[in-house]
Amino acid sequence: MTHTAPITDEALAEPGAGDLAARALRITKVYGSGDARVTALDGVTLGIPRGRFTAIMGPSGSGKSTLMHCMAGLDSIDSGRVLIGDVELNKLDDKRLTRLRRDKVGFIFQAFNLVPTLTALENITLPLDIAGRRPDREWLDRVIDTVGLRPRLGHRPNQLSGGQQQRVACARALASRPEIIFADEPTGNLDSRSGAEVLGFLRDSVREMGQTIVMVTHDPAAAAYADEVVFLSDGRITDTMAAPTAEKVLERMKGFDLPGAGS
Ligand SMILES: Nc1ncnc2c1ncn2[C@@H]1O[C@H](COP(=O)(O)OP(=O)(O)OP(=O)(O)O)[C@@H](O)[C@H]1O
Repeated sequence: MTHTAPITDEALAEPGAGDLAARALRITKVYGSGDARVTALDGVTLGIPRGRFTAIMGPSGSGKSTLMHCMAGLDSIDSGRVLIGDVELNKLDDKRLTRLRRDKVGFIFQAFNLVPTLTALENITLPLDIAGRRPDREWLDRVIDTVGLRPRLGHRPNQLSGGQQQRVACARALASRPEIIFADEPTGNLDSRSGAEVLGFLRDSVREMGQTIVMVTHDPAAAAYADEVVFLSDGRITDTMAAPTAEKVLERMKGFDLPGAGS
């Protein structure tokens, strides 16, 4: 069975439930206790199809970042199961989890998180260097050309524009050919032109390189770059949309809090 759209039903629990890069099965996540108790995720079931660009949208506080962090193994869950490929994260000890994140998962955050003393190229290859892996030169060349960074490889982050820095962060995430890339508001710190460049590049890496990307965003225009959008509200998935446009996403968001409010 092959899925090209996010699946949100119980069929996900079945072994071989489609070609999924990651899945969450009835996951819950609670923060705090007593009066401060917040159910950030309330039984979320979601499968991320391989080779697709999936956006996660919802109002501020709906659980988008928590879902992404839990699916990426950056945060623990209180119940349910999370799998990257066929590997169940709950069953891994810290060392194995760290290795899995390093080898199979790429991250792009709103803050670019580049090392200021390293050049663009050194930043791109840093995770591979740390892992003691040799970069695949051909792949690396392709990534560098796709993000258009070749003339800037010797520059340090403070010599690059915000958009260029985020393209370095995208190239860094892609360099190891991870099974899945999680991007949390990747264009949140960029002007609309640089944001469009980065989103176009992320989309190209899915279409042309077969990368799998999950992106959290507030922005309907950003979500329109994705193949599918998953809508979250109060820690639950409320809807999905294929072939999104900014207008359709905005229409669906009406009735939620204002997108962008609170962060
Ligand atoms: N470390 C934490 N401690 C306590 N509560 C938290 C923590 N992290 C998140 N929460 C709460 O969990 C809920 C979901 O937060 P989350 O950051 O996942 O939402 P979000 O949809 O990503 O929001 P935003 O769009 O504003 O970034 C919110 O009510 C938030 O206040």
